[in-house]
Amino acid sequence: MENISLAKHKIKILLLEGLHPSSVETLKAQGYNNIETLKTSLPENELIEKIKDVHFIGIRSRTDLNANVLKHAQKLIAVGCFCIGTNQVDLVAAKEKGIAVFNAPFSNTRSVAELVLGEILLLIRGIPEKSANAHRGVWQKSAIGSFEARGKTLGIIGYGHIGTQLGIMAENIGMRVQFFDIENKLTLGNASQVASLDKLLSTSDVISLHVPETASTQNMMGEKQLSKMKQGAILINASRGTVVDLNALTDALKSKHIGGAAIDVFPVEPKSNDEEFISPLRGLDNVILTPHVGGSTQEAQENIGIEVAGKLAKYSDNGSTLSAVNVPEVSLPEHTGRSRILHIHKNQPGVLTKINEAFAKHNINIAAQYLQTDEKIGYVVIDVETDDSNTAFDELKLIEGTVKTRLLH
Ligand SMILES: NC(=O)C1=CN([C@@H]2O[C@H](COP(=O)(O)OP(=O)(O)OC[C@H]3O[C@@H](n4cnc5c(N)ncnc54)[C@H](O)[C@@H]3O)[C@@H](O)[C@H]2O)C=CC1
Ligand SMILES: O=C(O)C(=O)COP(=O)(O)O
Repeated sequence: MENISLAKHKIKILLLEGLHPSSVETLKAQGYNNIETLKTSLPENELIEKIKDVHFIGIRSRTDLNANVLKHAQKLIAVGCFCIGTNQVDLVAAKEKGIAVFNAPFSNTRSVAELVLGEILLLIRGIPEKSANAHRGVWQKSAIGSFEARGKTLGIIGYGHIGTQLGIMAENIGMRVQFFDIENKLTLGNASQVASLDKLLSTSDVISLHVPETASTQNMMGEKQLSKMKQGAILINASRGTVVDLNALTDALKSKHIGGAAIDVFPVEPKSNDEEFISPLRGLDNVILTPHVGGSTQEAQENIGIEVAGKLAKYSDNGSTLSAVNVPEVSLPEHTGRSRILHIHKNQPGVLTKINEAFAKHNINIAAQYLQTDEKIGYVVIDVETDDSNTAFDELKLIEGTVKTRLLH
């Protein structure tokens, strides 16, 4: 555990996976200059070495921040996922160490929806196959198996930020939109929610997956589910690689039960652009294979850089955990003229009493106090006069159940 009060230039920030320069610019504008950037993710052993003395880390979807790596992250204050998915981080292990995790829940959603819309239009015409043939010198001019998207039914699995945008765009080109979601959702446009996955599968011409990686979405499209899709239907997955059984999909494509597919995410993805991409889908003509680029547009990456770097800087500067995904959310005002102590503790009886006793013992006046808890941890933020702050900080560090404390001036 580290209990810290640090000058900004001592705060070490490591940014991996080629984040957009807007991330560094945003941090520098807030006074953070001790920043190392790398173009790729790191293998576990190198990540462990690097993370030991880092206070903030920025990653995308390829960096595996598992419990073993986090065990070595003795100084880590927060993780910024410069993407939507946070499945690459062990959120529970991070929480238990008092490490806040932030992401960018919206910034690349439009980019994913646009890519999927384009793929629908191409696949429904059999264009990837015709293009592959043309590259081989084969002139496949034919309307057989080629359709308009207008009037066809799009089935969206996971009607969240991406699924809803895709639905609206698809309606604009005349598609009928239906969706399956485990939650009851507000339907946009003329979309309709169907009660079961099976119903969606058996009544859609195109199926597109937009669910997060969770236990319930693991292999949710396996042999059985694929067999329930309409003959010749199209499958698109730009969510997570663990959601579709690719061997089963390969069989379904080879038997022509599935007419085409677009796959952007894979169970195992190369860690860098220098590694070979291995997949059973390679060589199948009516399959669009993309290297996890659903959210990789200039617009999305620039906005994500600003958004997540801003959240890290804010958490560092004033303790605000607004929109953190694994610790209680506290939105905090400035603490101008005073010092602020941040105290993350195990949610066990007696911690707050002990904090109040410690302050009373030294006659320390609490100018403002904010508290949020969840079932595992509590996050208390206390503003005090700067003259009292070191004493208060020293006392809080000693309280049983303390996970992490920081002092901000
Ligand atoms: N290919 C890429 O580059 C990108 C991929 N993604 C992936 O897309 C996923 C979805 O993104 P958003 O739409 O922003 O997420 P979101 O959280 O807004 O929506 C996800 C929806 O899936 C639903 N859901 C969860 N489990 C389900 C299940 N078992 N069956 C049916 N519905 C279920 C949720 O209720 C929610 O409505 C992300 O979690 C991420 O993994 C996101 C951005 C870029
Ligand atoms: O936002 C997400 O969840 C994505 O999948 C995009 O990941 P990336 O930033 O391209 O590694």
